[in-house]
Amino acid sequence: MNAEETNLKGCWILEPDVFEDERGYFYEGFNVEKFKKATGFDFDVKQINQSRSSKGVLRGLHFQTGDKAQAKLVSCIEGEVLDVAVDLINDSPTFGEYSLVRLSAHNKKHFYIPKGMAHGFLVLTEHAKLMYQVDALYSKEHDSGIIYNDADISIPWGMQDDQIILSEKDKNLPTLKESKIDF
Ligand SMILES: Cc1cn([C@H]2C[C@H](O)[C@@H](COP(=O)(O)OP(=O)(O)O[C@H]3O[C@@H](C)C(=O)[C@@H](O)[C@H]3O)O2)c(=O)[nH]c1=O
Repeated sequence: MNAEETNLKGCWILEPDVFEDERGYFYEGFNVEKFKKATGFDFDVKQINQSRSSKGVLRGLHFQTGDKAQAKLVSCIEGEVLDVAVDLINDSPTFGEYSLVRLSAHNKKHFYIPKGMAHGFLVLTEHAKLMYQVDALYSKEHDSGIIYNDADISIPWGMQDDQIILSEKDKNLPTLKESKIDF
């Protein structure tokens, strides 16, 4: 497995070894020992999520607060997405900065986003299916977020706002300045 820390400390891009033969391919989506060896820390999976979305759908920027904060290991198993992490860790030197990676069923990259960062993605292909593992259970009460186009963060999504499809919840998220984040 190849592992590279991004511009945000604790946020990693992982590339599993892919074994191809005449039947197709095989790879390990997560291996607790290899993950620890590569990153130096544990990831204790508690829940595995899947979502499928159409082109232009943007989900995010989301995080859970307090003792329900989640680290996430994200991969794309159909199509391609632009996946983004935003550093919201209070005393971090990169607070408010983002890390971007294209995840696709083809490149099989995985994006590890630690607790304290927001996560979002934009679907670039007709459809995309995301699978992500998290280390804390879902809690509606702790579900929180910031708006995807916050001018202070300025993520280069590469798609016009009028082509982006958001949930009602995501349309009404606050900016980073407006939000009082409680990790
Ligand atoms: C996230 C989540 C949602 N749900 C339910 C709540 C709701 O009825 C429905 C859809 O929820 P949402 O609109 O919040 O789904 P979505 O916008 O896909 O939310 C996800 O976005 C990405 C970017 C993330 O990083 C995830 O952690 C999660 O926040 O699914 C669960 O039951 N368990 C979960 O873990």
